[in-house]
Amino acid sequence: MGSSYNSGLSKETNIFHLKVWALVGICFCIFAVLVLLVLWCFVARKKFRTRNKHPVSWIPNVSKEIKEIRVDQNSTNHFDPGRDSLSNGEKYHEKNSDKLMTHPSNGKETKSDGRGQSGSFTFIRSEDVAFESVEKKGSPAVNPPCSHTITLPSPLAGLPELSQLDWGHWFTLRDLEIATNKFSKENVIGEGGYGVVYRGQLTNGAIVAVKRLLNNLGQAEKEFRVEVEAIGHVRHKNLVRLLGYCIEGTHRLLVYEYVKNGNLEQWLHGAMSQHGYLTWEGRMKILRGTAKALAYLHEAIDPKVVHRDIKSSNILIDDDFNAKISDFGLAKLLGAGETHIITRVMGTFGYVAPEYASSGFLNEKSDVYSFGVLLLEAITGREPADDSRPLPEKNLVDWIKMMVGARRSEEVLDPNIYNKPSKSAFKRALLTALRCVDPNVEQRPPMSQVVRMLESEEYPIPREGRKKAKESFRPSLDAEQIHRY
Ligand SMILES: Nc1ncnc2c1ncn2[C@@H]1O[C@H](COP(=O)(O)OP(=O)(O)OP(=O)(O)O)[C@@H](O)[C@H]1O
Repeated sequence: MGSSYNSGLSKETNIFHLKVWALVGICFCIFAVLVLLVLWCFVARKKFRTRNKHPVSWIPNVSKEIKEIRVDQNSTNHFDPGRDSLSNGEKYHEKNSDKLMTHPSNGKETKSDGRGQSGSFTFIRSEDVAFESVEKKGSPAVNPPCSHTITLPSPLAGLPELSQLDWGHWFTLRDLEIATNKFSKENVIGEGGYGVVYRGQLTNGAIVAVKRLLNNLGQAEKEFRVEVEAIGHVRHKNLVRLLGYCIEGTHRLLVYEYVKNGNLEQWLHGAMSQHGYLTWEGRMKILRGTAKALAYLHEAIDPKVVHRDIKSSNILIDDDFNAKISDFGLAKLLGAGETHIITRVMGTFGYVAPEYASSGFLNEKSDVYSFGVLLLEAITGREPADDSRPLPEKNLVDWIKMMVGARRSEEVLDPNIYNKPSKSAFKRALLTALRCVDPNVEQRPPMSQVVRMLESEEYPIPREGRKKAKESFRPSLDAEQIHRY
């Protein structure tokens, strides 16, 4: 029996003249390989799912529909709001020889003559960037901003490919715990209404800012989605770049490029003013950058993005004193043909447009108003709403209008600006701000026009040429007042 079984196994078959036992062995091996393959696929799929374990509806639906609107660049006297948008991986660097900040001295501050050393001021000039400095005895010297274009690797280079979204990176909570040393206190950069921002370092060495939204707040979830929708896909040199996010359980985290020179609020009123004061040129550079980013959001993409919370603490500043608008948690998207929406009033006291505050009427002109307040804040160094001041000065916009009406415009300039701007540069900025805070929504200029006004040497139009001037720079009533001074 045993021998007939053995002889059966040793019989030759028609398949390549293989013996039966050899054929059975091969079949078994193929079967085993197939089973292993199926098992491997199963495990790999499961692993991928745990990374993406949330129902699709949880994943913010990045507006793939956000399209860039190309504007004709041939026309003269024209600002193309899409001009400074960046393609993936592109790094912005601007040649600049402005004086951007003044360092405070040890109480003794003398005026710089702008030609190297003067009193306790020193001009630090680097190839591209120079800034006015006053030596502060006993305090560490402030380094001039980097003057060369350094080609840095993309902050996402070298991270696992599996976790790449089509525009950024999907981080695990573990990735971000490692990056921030378990969200240690030492890494806290600051705290906003909906979360804490940490400095972190990714495994590829890139420094990032990680915003951890507070748990269990409907608004935090909303803010998370909106932020991803609004800026996940867009790139502009004056918008903070969102690198990716993390969704795990109730955790919601956003990962941004790290912008290391503080924010405009800190430079104007807070911690950064120990390092020095922004010069007029520094302020105008920051405001022009902010205006360009807003023009891009309002006029170069569809649907347009209304930020809704333009204020100095949301304007981050990089090494070269470029503005980067941040904090899109309250943003609204407006589709083509949508002239406005009526929505719940959010934003920050002092910056909110009157029609929006009173009736929830919102469109991009609300951002224009907030930008006007921001510009006034930069010109005067005053906060938009300051309860510590006497009644007529508490509200910045009202105070400015009152001062302009009384022909006392020159008195509104921030006394911390040592090198006074030229009269025309000052007028240009003040007039632009007044047009932006016009109580009549229709009278406020679009942001691309604001950019032109801030950049144009011919604005405001001199008295003689005003009658002949074309329509494009028609000042509102408030603005007319300042022509008189
Ligand atoms: N990408 C970033 N790089 C560096 N610092 C950042 C970055 N994003 C935010 N910060 C800083 O983190 C702090 C908190 O920012 P966040 O936007 O959460 O709140 P806020 O704007 O100060 O307040 P709120 O939004 O509640 O009005 C601020 O000091 C801000 O300058």
